[in-house]
Amino acid sequence: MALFSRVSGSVGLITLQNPPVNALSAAVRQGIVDSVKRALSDPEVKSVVICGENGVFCGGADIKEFGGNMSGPPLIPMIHAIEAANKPVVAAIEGSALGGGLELALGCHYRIAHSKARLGLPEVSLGLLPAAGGTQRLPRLIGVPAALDLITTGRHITAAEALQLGIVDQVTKQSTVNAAVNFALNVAEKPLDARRISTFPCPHSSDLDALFEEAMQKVQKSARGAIAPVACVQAVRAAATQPYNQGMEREKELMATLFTSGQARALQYCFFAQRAVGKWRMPNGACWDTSKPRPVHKVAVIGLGTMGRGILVALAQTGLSVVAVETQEMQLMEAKQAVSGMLERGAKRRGVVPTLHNITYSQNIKSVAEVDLVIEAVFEDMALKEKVFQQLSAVCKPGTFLCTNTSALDIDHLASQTGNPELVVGMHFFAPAHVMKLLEVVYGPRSSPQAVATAMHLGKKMGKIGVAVGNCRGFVGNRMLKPYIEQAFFLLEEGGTPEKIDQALEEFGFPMGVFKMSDLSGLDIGWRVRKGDGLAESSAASQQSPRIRDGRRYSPLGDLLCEQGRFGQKTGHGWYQYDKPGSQLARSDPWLHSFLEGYRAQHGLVARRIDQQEVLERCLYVLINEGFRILEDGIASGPEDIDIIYVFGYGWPRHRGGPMFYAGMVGLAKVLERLEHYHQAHPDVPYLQPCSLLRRLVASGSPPVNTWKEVIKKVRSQL
Ligand SMILES: CCCCCCC[C@H](O)CC(=O)SCCNC(=O)CCNC(=O)[C@H](O)C(C)(C)COP(=O)([O-])OP(=O)([O-])OC[C@H]1O[C@@H](n2cnc3c(N)ncnc32)[C@H](O)[C@@H]1OP(=O)([O-])[O-]
Ligand SMILES: NC(=O)c1ccc[n+]([C@@H]2O[C@H](COP(=O)([O-])OP(=O)(O)OC[C@H]3O[C@@H](n4cnc5c(N)ncnc54)[C@H](O)[C@@H]3O)[C@@H](O)[C@H]2O)c1
Repeated sequence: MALFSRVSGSVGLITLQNPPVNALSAAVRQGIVDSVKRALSDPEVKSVVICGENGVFCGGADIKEFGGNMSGPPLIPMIHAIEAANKPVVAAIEGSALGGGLELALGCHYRIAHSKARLGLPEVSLGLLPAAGGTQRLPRLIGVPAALDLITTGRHITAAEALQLGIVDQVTKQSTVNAAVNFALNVAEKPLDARRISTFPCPHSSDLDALFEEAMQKVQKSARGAIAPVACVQAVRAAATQPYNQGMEREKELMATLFTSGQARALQYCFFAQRAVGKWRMPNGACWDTSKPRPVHKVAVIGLGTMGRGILVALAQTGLSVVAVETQEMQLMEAKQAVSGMLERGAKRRGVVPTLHNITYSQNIKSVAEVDLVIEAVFEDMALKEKVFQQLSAVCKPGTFLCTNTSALDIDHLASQTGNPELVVGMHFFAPAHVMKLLEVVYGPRSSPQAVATAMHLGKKMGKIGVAVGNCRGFVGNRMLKPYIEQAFFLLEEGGTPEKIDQALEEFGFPMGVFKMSDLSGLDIGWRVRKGDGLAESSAASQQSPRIRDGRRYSPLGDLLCEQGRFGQKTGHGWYQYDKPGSQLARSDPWLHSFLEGYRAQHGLVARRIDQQEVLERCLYVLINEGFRILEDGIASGPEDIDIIYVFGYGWPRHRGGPMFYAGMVGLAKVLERLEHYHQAHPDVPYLQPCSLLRRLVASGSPPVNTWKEVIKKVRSQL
């Protein structure tokens, strides 16, 4: 709702009330319509201020209403009535003015913002466009290039940037409502004709075609198949080339297409899923709102390789005091230099002072004695990690949380090396750790809820999206990746090429296909794991057929490349060739193609044509199938956890909502049918065998993804 009151004698104050972000629900819109009417008809009221309760102006349209019946007064006429008012209306912006919230403010005649406020039109990240006049008013106010930037990226800007762009008229560090009321008193009698943004001509340069051509190319390149950014450009083009009313028609038309699209559903699902994962729950019932984190002031990072350095940077940037331990002198020197460089560049970008003084470097593990939490990031070697955990348990003060960044190893086994297994959890960051948003917080059977809460809280402080998951080989993300990569290898054996398989996955929306990704992370990593598992023995040494391990189909292709010293980008050759070691531009490699031909001939395999659909179905459905197994095993508590892990850690296109959401969009029955089909064709690939949870969900009518948690709970209890 919205509350009307009269303040300072002649100012009508309209306060939006819909906690926590004053979203424009039907009740709020009705409240605004009624309050505006009242203010305009009250002769005592000379000017109006619109503000939001609890220090937040407005978070935009109520996204929860999008899926259902949208009753109540529509936004566009409501904002139009405010702009057309014959009394000045001032928006008092505190907290956030986002989406419809900023569009409401753009309908006002003046905007005053608090210095800490954030403004933006983030609709594009929900698969929409600013459809309450935002695409038509913003370019008229700040020009086409700046409006295109804000509308197509959806980025939030500070009050200072909004002032510089001309979106707000004044920024205050004091009470925004007081400042707006004083402002409203001063402008009460001023003419309003020059304040109605919809009447402004749209300022633009002469070469509009070139400008929009460039903008379109830019969004198409970065959008990877997302339709909303393209529609945003089209809507702004209408603002620049057509009168306001026609532009509004175009905005409406484009919004109608987006509003009911699968992409908008997927992106809005991601919005809520991102918030849902913060409300974690362990199988024993412990959860986010009953488990309080312990304060962490001082942290240690052990091992300053690729991951340790990124984690160190992310920790130092939060202002925490960090002890960094590395045994190799050379590595320590290099790490110091690299970390200082990263912190300096980061600080320059953000216009702040680098936090170099927060870090103490050491070669001695005893220097971590006083820290509250340790993050271990030494080599992925269980024997080494065991030793490190034993040392940590001996040197750290009582109660220190011991966390490991292992990609796949058993958290419970590491916990058993310490005197207090309840203090041990996984904090699995993704490379580069100071950039990637995802953090898997892995609890073992003995991890305490407080350890989970503390790791989740620290992750949040570091700007990460933490997802709490159970302990199993590879946890959630890497466990699902294994069958995905395995299918890609099988497809190569059957006639595919790295180029064709990657192309199919990139057209689906991944930033890079499976082979480019493997070249980037290093083929030797998987090789080392397969060797550790006794899989990657050279065929001569093996007693088994080179393409079978333990009765299951196995592809030694990755091992054979590694035996040739082809580790990917770092060696200049992998599934592709690169100009030199470390180069990033992947080029097709004739050697690889003749190697594949030779391999197929050696094993009596006849290459066949594999189409894009088969690549997608086999690679993605097998990954999804493993996701269902993870749900069945209780390793992830719901599909949202898996989807957020894939969107923020593995480049799954957000406009497809994550693998589990995508399965729902495709139709669970279809996923099941295709898995059955491929499993029949490849009975020696157990990953293709549909898991029982998927079968049960199909049998129970393929319920929508947001109801799976309940269904899974029942199914799990029956399994
Ligand atoms: C054809 C039809 C025409 C329609 C016209 C459309 C016009 C318009 O252009 C469309 C829009 O405005 S689209 C909208 C454009 N606006 C946006 O995209 C802004 C989206 N919101 C945000 O970016 C952030 O929430 C803020 C930065 C506002 C606050 O961040 P923070 O302080 O970290 O808080 P937090 O943890 O993030 O959220 C707290 C709680 O509020 C909830 N909730 C939040 N916004 C909501 C909303 N709009 N709605 C509902 N709920 C919303 C959130 O789920 C959470 O709920 P929980 O049950 O407690 O978990
Ligand atoms: N690289 C990735 O993409 C990635 C992603 C997520 C998780 N991980 C995991 O993170 C961990 C580290 O991986 P990385 O890629 O950073 O390895 P890395 O080889 O780059 O670095 C490991 C560092 O640990 C140091 N070290 C070894 N023993 C030590 C000890 N006893 N005390 C202090 N330092 C010691 C080494 O000298 C080296 O500098 C592994 O468990 C790995 O599985 C890696």
